[in-house]
Amino acid sequence: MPSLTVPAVPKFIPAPPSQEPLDYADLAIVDLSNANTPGGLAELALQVRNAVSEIGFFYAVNHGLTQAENERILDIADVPFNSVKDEEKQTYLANIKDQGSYQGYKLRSLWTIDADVRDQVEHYNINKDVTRKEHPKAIRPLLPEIDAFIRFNHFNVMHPILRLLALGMELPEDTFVANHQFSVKGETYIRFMKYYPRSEDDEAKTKNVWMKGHTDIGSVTALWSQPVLGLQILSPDGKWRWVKHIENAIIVNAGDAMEFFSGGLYKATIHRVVQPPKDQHGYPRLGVFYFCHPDDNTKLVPYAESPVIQRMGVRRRFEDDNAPTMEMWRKGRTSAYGLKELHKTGERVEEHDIVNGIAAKYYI
Ligand SMILES: O=C(O)CCC(=O)C(=O)O
Ligand SMILES: [Fe+2]
Repeated sequence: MPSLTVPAVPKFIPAPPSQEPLDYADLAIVDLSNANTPGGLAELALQVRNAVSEIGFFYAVNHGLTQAENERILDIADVPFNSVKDEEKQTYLANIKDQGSYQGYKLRSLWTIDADVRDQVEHYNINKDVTRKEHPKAIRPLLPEIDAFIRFNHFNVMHPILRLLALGMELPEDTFVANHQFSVKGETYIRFMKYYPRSEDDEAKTKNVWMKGHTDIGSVTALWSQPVLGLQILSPDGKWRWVKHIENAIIVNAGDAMEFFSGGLYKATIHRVVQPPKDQHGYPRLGVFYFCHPDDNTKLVPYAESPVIQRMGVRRRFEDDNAPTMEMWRKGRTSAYGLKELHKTGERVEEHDIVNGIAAKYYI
């Protein structure tokens, strides 16, 4: 019998939504409840293919998590920050540089954003297998709820989206489900993330950039929409556009692994985080994310048998023989992000770190 009472945690009070007129990205809204019928599935697959091949981002709604469950997860998301002392945090640090893994804490000021300015972002990451690592005391009683939420993201959000992405390539619908198995070792994780307001001086020196333009490393990312704006995507016309908040929606985007699998059909779109608009200055920005990665041993090669890829022509980033596994790609990119020196290679582009001959790019 599941327990009827849940552990008490401090209530997180979200900021009021912004009223400022901003240049918003026009993103498709995908109704996941339509995935339950065969006709609905085929129609959604086309909608998702168009969204991910053109813009790389869309909203998913009607996923099945209630507003009340969503609010509870936000309360839980703040626990690693509001209920764990700095000293205890030190014993649960992620081994980012040496192991290329985010499991555990990433504390503030680890990354260099620009010149002498360090980041003000703190995150706590829990692998899909919540037993992979120990957790701070305050988090332990919450693990059954966190585990249930991870499974919800995996089976009710990611698997349907991975089926839609496979159908969009005219591949058997379980093609990507097969290499994103819950029980296989991989770096899929939930992230609780808190951005703290910064000084005027840091804002000026970084031109208000809180997190540099980047692509995500894995296959698909779910960003649970929250009211404090800041996320922007680089549109095909070269402009940064804001992503609007929609209550209890999920902002979904494809990452590098999906771009590789699809031979360039699906876009790992560049996105960044900037200072929120004026009416939200001073609020912390607390977010919940599910970063879905293919199983560690998956080779990042295109599914060239896809009739869609055959019609379109495949764009390879690596020769198939030289393609990295997900584990290699993740370690190469994670251990370098914000830690290695960047070299300017274009008007807005900086590069570093090479994984099997490919440079990772960051955008300003
Ligand atoms: O905070 C956000 O909205 C996006 C964060 C992000 O892009 C990332 O952690 O990869
Ligand atoms: Fe990202």
